[in-house]
Amino acid sequence: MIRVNDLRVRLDGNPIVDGVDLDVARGEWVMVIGPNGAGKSTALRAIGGLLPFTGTVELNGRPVDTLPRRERAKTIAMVNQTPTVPPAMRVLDYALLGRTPYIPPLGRESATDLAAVEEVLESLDVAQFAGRRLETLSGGERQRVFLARALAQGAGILLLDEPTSALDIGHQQEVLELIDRLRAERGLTVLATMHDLSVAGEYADRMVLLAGGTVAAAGPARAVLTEENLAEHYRVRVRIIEGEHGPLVVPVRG
Ligand SMILES: Nc1ncnc2c1ncn2[C@@H]1O[C@H](COP(=O)(O)OP(=O)(O)OP(=O)(O)O)[C@@H](O)[C@H]1O
Repeated sequence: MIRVNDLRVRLDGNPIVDGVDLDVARGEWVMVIGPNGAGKSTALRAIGGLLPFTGTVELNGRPVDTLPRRERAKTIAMVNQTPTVPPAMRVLDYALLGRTPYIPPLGRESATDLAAVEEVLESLDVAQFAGRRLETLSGGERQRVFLARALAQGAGILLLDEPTSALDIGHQQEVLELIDRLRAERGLTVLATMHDLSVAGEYADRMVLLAGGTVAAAGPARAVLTEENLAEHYRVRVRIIEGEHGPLVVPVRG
């Protein structure tokens, strides 16, 4: 579903993503990890067609930069770290923006669009905020609404940049389980960045460790989350404990 070859992005003349190869199969969940500034968000934005790049990015066999806007929105949904929100917008209207590619020009949303949005708001535990202005929500409530808009889009590919960074542990698990269920039920393909390495490892089919704009390690969580890799690229001492669904990363003091 996602095929990335020799992806390179320069920002202000600096090479930020510097030759990344990456494949994600239909229904697969790949987690991109790496230290601050490694180029994770930049790579994700390029893959979503939001930044100029060199190399190739194919979504479902078609180059992302040749997909017309509407079609791209039906193929791929993205949640950035800090989405821009139109001022004074209410939660329901914001989530309905996800249905834009299905609404004819000058048309209105249909009952199907409304039902799709209501279902997603419900599943993310934010239906009770439908009439509230987005800026009155807490950080975690807002983050779930951002995700609702992306899920309402009904795209087969989901790009998520730290989707649970503001969530309490209960909502974090709820959201990740929901995405995992959609992946199993609808064959959703997921590419996400995440700083919580243990959680990332639990949900990932495969992981990609980015460092300095290049792939430093890739493969199953056990191969990527090693004491050596984390010492080299995060400059941290950790102990790896075998968990039920993957390795658990425990930082060690001094
Ligand atoms: N417009 C820009 N001009 C120059 N450098 C930029 C620009 N935007 C981002 N960068 C730099 O590119 C690098 C990669 O940024 P990016 O946001 O992709 O990192 P990241 O891996 O997502 O980091 P984090 O974990 O902190 O979110 C950073 O060093 C950042 O300062």
